[in-house]
Amino acid sequence: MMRTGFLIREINGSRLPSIVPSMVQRRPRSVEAYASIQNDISKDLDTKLQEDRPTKDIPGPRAWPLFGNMMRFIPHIGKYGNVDLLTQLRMLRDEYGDMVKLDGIVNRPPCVFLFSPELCEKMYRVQGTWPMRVAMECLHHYRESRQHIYKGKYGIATSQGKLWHDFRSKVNPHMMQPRTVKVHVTQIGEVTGEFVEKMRTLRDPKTLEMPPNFANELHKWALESICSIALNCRLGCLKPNLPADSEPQIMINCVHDMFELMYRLEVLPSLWKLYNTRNLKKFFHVLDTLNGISTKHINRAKVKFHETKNQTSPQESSVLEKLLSMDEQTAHVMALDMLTAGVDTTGNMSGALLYYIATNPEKQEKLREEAMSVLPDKTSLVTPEVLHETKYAKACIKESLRLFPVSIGNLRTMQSDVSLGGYKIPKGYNLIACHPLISMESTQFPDPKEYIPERWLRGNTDFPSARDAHPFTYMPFGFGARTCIGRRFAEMEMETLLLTVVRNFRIEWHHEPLKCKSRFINILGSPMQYKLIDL
Ligand code: HEM
Repeated sequence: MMRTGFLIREINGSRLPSIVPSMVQRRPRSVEAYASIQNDISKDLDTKLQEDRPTKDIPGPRAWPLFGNMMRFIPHIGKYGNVDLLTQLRMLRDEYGDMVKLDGIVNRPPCVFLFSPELCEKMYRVQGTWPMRVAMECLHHYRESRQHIYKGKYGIATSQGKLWHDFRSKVNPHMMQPRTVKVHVTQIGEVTGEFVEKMRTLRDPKTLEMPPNFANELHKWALESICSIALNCRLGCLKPNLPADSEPQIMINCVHDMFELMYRLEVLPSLWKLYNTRNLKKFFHVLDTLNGISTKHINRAKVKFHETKNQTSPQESSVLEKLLSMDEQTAHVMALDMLTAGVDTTGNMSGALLYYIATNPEKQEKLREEAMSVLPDKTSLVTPEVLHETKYAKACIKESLRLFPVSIGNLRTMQSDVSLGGYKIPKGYNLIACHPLISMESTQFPDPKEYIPERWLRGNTDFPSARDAHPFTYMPFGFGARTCIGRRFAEMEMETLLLTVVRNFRIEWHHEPLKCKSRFINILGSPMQYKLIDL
């Protein structure tokens, strides 16, 4: 049982579910292991399908002839037109219940939103041998039309089936194992030390507040960090007064634009599959620019690798170097993906994390006590040994990702007809496990709006424990074989930043509560003007 608990935590950062099906109570170490578990699971589903009701019976807004459900989402006209994605989901759940079907949106396959942890758990059980997530078709379209870059290897974010499996199997050992992350801690400690020095200088001398565009500085830190992990090179993002037309700033802008355009192409109704729309053209331009700059740095790193091949120990190599020894094209595409996926995610989530620390002074003091115990001086660097000790910091990150998650849900595309919630869900349907909403249910997390890191601590008796929530409630990095591959790097970066900041400053917030802008991913919707008081 202990070992199984470890398995589930390993995959999700969650705890062992007592109701986890017996098939899942094995310890899958590889993509293949997940595949065999999924095979077992699907066998007993076939019999159920015959008894299930058709999808037309699933509650949800009924599609009108001709217009489908499009009108309901058009701004100023439709009921859901003027609210953000998260609010749309809340409205659908309140109106229709735990399982809501939405079809009749041009360009999108029908989808079913799941608002209970039990249904989410079932979704992961029927996700198939190699889970499919068809959620970024415009990005895949771009990749297929840029054969000179991708050469038939499109990366794990948008590939499906065997292509995804072959790629993921190669990169998993170099990105998911704790020991591969450990070797990058000192590097990130250094980048973060520099960033915190920079934070000191960015303050308004009178108010001691950060400038309104501080979120951009967080993105620079995130890009600098992921680049040092991926390529073992520094981009210079932290230099003072980085010009607006500098390469790092252009990369950051391109990543923002990419997510914004994916929102317009994938989430809002769009005709890009029918013709080359203005947004699709912009999208291609943005990605060409981003890939152009990234490729330049990747190629430089490759040259360095070939020149110094035998001088770096395999443990100390960058992710690119480790993958280059195996397969050059996989290495190139994974590096491109890291420089894209590791900026807005970690940057925005770190901004929210510092906000929760700033607005919860008691928790901050507790965290500082922990930081002081492992970092004797303000300039002490975070090391793997430090991160071994810092349980409260980890709890702070978990709680922050509960309140401010990166995505509105985890999507799985069904690869065969499946039985779920008493309905027969046909092949090709998208199911979306809406964990962010479920994580805000008081039945799962009492006082759900409160920032209570103690929920995540073992042995805590003073606060409601996360152990009492259903284990499929909270999945900020997804679940199973298709879980976030950058998770360990992201957590390590965020923890390093958190500890270094509270070791140096008392951090305060004197503004309106933080707003969340729910687009393709959730992003910070307020100027991040923390007040930083030197300790
Ligand atoms: C706080 C930061 C981050 C959060 C909360 C986050 C969250 C997620 C989530 C929810 C998924 C979908 C998982 C699923 O469908 O089960 C995902 C996938 C992915 N993430 Fe992250 N992510 C973060 C940072 C990163 C970073 C730093 C990288 C790059 C190193 C990265 C690369 C990816 C990739 C490539 C996938 C697709 C994996 C696949 O389909 O096999 N992420 N992430």
